[in-house]
Formats: sequence, C-alpha cells, structure tokens
Amino acid sequence: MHKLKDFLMLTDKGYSDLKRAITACTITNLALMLPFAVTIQIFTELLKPLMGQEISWTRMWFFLGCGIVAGILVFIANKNDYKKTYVTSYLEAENSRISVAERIRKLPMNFFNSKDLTELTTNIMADCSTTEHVLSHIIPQLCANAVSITLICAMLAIFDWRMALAVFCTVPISFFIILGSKKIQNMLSEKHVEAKLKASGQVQEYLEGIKVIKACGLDGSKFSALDNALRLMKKMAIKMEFGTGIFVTGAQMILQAGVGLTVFVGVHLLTNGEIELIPLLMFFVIVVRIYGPVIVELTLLPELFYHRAATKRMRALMTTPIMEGDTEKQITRWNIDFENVSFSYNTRNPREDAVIKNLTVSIPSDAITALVGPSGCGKSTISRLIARFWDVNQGCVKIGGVDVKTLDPEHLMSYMSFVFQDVILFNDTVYNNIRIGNMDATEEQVMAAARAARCDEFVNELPDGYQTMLGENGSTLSGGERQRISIARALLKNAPIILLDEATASLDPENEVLIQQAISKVIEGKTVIVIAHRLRTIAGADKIIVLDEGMLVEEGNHDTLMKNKGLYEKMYRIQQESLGWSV
Ligand SMILES: Nc1ncnc2c1ncn2[C@@H]1O[C@H](COP(=O)(O)OP(=O)(O)OP(=O)(O)O)[C@@H](O)[C@H]1O
Repeated sequence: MHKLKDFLMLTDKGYSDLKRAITACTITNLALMLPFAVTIQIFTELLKPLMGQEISWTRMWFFLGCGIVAGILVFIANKNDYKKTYVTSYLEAENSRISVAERIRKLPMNFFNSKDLTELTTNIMADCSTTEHVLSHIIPQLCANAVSITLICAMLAIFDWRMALAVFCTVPISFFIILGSKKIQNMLSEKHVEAKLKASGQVQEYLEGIKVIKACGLDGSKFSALDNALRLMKKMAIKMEFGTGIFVTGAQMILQAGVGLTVFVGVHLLTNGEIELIPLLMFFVIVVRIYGPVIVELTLLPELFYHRAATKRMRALMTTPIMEGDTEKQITRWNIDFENVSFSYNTRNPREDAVIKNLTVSIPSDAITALVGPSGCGKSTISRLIARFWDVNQGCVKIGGVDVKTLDPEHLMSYMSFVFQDVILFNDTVYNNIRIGNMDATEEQVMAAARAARCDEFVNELPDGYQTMLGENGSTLSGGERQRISIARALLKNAPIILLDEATASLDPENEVLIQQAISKVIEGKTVIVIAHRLRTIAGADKIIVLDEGMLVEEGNHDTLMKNKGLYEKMYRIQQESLGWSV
C-alpha cells in the first residue's frame, strides 16, 4: 500500500483518506451482493414447484423484508462511499494543486527553461485532475472489486468447487491479457499525452500570437504547426483507443467464454446426477451477474496505466530539488560584489556556453549603477544572478558580504524591487495590482504609492477608479500605464535594492518623463542597478559597468568612460549620431 502512496504522490492525509475510501467502496460492493443473494433465495423458492415442493409464502415475505433491509443498507453504504471517495479525492486534488503551485514557486529557473507554460498548466490542472479521477474512480473500485471477486469465488467454491472453477477459470486468462499488454498501453498513453501537450502548447501559441497571425493574414489552416499538432493528437487518440480496445475487448470475450463453459460443465454434472437442478439454475443466474466486477477491473486497469503518464510528470516536478537557503539571515549593507563569476544557462555544457565569464565587479550601495553593453552581452543575466533567479556556476555573488546562494530566494527577494519593461498584471482591480508590492500595506500607503508613481492621472479616468478590474494581464492599459503600476508596486515594497531593466525603453517622450519622475521617487537613497540601451538616460549614473560578451570591459562614470575612448564612448557616439537620423 505504501507503494501506492508514492505512486500517486499522496499526502499523509490523502493516503489515509484513500484507505478509508477503499474500505467504504468494499462495503458498498458487499452490500450490493445482499439484494442479489435475496433475489437468488426468492428465485430458488419460486422454482420449488419444479421439484414437487410447495412455495412457502412465509419465507417469501421474509425474503421480501430482507430485500427492503438490503435496499436500505445499500443506500447507506452508497452514501458513505460517495462521501469518503469523491469528497476526499477532490480535497486531495485541491491540496496537490496547491502543493504543485508552491513547488513551482520554489523551483530554480533552469527547470522552467526546459518546460513551457502549457506543460506547467497541465501539471497544475490536468495532472491533479488525473489524481482526482484515479482516487475517486479507479483505485477504490479496483480494490473493492478485487475483494468482492475473491469473496464470491470463495463462497461459490464452498458451494460447488467444480462449478466455481468453470465460472472463474477464464478470469486469470483475461487479466493476463490486460497485464501482458501493459507495456504497449503505456507506450501508447505516453505518446497520446505528449501529443495532447503539444496541441495545447500550439493552441496557446496561436491565441497569444493572434495579433501577428491577423497582421500576416494567416488563418487557422495556414498556421501549420497548430494544424499538425491537432492532427497528431487525433491520430494518437485513435491509436490509443484502438490499442486499448483490442486488449480489453479480447479479454472480455475470453471472460464471457466462461458462461458457455459453466453451462457445459453444469449440464454435464446434472446429467451425471452430480448436481441438482435448483443449485445449477442458481449458478446460471450468478454467472451472468458475476462477471460485472471483473469487467470493471478489466477496463479500470488500462485507465490506471494511462494515468501513470500523468503521475510520472507530477513526480518529476515534485522531486526536482528546490532552491533553499537561510530564511532568517539579515543583510545590513547593500553593496553587491561579483567575485570571479561564470554562468551559463546551459546546465549540460556550462563551460562552453558561458554567458558571464570570470566577472569580478562591485556595485556600490546607495548609488546608481548602470549596466551597459551590446545586446546579448549579459546585462539582464547579471540582474537575474543578483536576485538568485539562477545560481552561478563558478565564483559568487555577494550582497553586503553575504553569498546570495546561502539565502532563501523568497527571503532574498524581500530585499529587492524590480521594474521591468514587461509588466505582469493580474486579472484583478488596479488597487490590488498595486498592493501586490506589499500585501501588508494600509490603504493609505497603497494610495500614496499610486500617487507618487503618477497613477492617479489615468486611474481617475477609469470607470471604477482604483476598483476597476484590469482583465487578463491588464490588456486594456497602455505600456506607460502598466509601467506606472509596476513602479507603484516597487514604491510600496520600499526595498533597499532596486533593479530597473529597460524600464523606459518602449515609452514615448511624454510617458518617459512621467515614468522618470516616478522612478526618481523609487530610487531615493537606494542601491539601484539600471539596465538601459539608451546611454543618455544613464549618463548621470554614479557608476557605469560596460560589458561585452559576458566580460567586464570598462567601468567608471560617464566622463571617465568618454575620456577612455573605449566601447562606451563608441556606443555613446553612435547613439548621438542616430538621434539626428530621420525617416
Ligand atoms: N533563459 C535563457 N535561457 C537560455 N539562454 C538565455 C536565457 N536568457 C538569456 N539567454 C542568453 O544569454 C545571453 C545574454 O542574455 P541577456 O538577456 O542577459 O543579455 P542582455 O545584455 O540583457 O541583452 P539585451 O540588451 O538584448 O536585453 C544571450 O545570448 C541570450 O540569448
């Protein structure tokens, strides 16, 4: 049973609930046998005239009473079964969704590099639903039916072992067919699940890229990746159904051959005078009904194989090591040091594909430091390493002398605020989107941050002001408005380190002035790291770090770097010249 717990990745509570569900389901199955036993008794009584005996109406009334009691017991058992099986399985699925989401939050970013959003959504929604289905519809029924089959088999064997053998001899063969086909079914299931994931990914990409598709005049059929993925999914679904169908139908046919065998053996025993007519007829009635639980087992087993693919994916997610560290250690100084840092996104070949190479540089506290360099030189990567989105491969990143690797990522994050070019907004009110910066903030603090970030100007125009719902990722707001919300968040968080990544890159001049004013409020007295392409915006920075191909090439302030006549001066000159261009 403990294997089952690991296989389904159950919590302790989920596991004990499952055991209760199995017991409840077994009791229901046994209770369901009662009306059947009463029917057989009534049937036997009614057949008595055939044997020259009289029907006893007292017994008949007694059996009728037993039938009513059996009905009530079945109802009670079913109700209990429903509660124990379904309610608890939904609860467990909810718990596992929460724990998957929690786990995802703590996973290192390299995990996400190899997964796409669809796969993770599938992990949280579909795979947890699978657990729900396996817990509510498969495992309890499988176990309960196995118990009922064994019990019925034992009872029939006590009554007449030869007839029992005739009834049950096809059962092991049909199970053998299903279990023997497990490998093929697993392979088909995995391919089907893969095709489904690919199709979901393509649908998502299609919806996300709908603007480009419209702009390029593509329609669904021309979007061949989606078309192919949907076709593949259909093909794999048919293959899987066909593969499973062949084995299940074959196993059921072999099983049903037991009916013929029972009739043959029964008639043979009757003609030899080794069994009486009434017990024989009773066996005939039983044999029609007895295969029900076996057929259920034969169809549930392939379902279990299919769901194995989902639990396998969940296991991979739940067993990936998470980023850990000290949750208490306090940082008191805010200078950031890179000491001989090398880093690669490619975990398999970090040396060859290093994005940051032997970087040793200091970022002073309470000052503005700009990271500049050609596109792809590693500016954003440096900010990600400071925030420990990724761990370095060599050397260390220290904040106030503390290696960030030793700090719990969430604890570390409490010391930082980010303002990115791509602002993520949630489908919630403007007010709540700002409050995300600090969930403990009072309404006054939230409003003060919003005002300082110049949000008032556009929020007052919205139908419900700060209570306006933003819709999916705030699609109704402009780039500048979204940016101001993210600045308000950063203001509210009031963290000692601020990372600004291309914060004003895509804004028009009017918006840029507003954002610059808002940003200047955020960065007052903080350790600020700015990543900017437009060098004129960072000319006033206290320190400028110039990178090229992941290496430090120059550092100093604007004036020193201009005198150096190195990469910075070259980039600055080119940008100044381009300002005079027109189209
Ligand atoms: N998640 C990732 N997985 C793999 N490679 C990545 C990832 N993010 C960035 N890279 C690669 O790392 C290199 C440095 O990227 P980074 O984003 O740090 O550069 P950047 O200087 O900020 O560029 P830009 O100025 O164009 O934004 C690039 O070659 C990029 O392709």
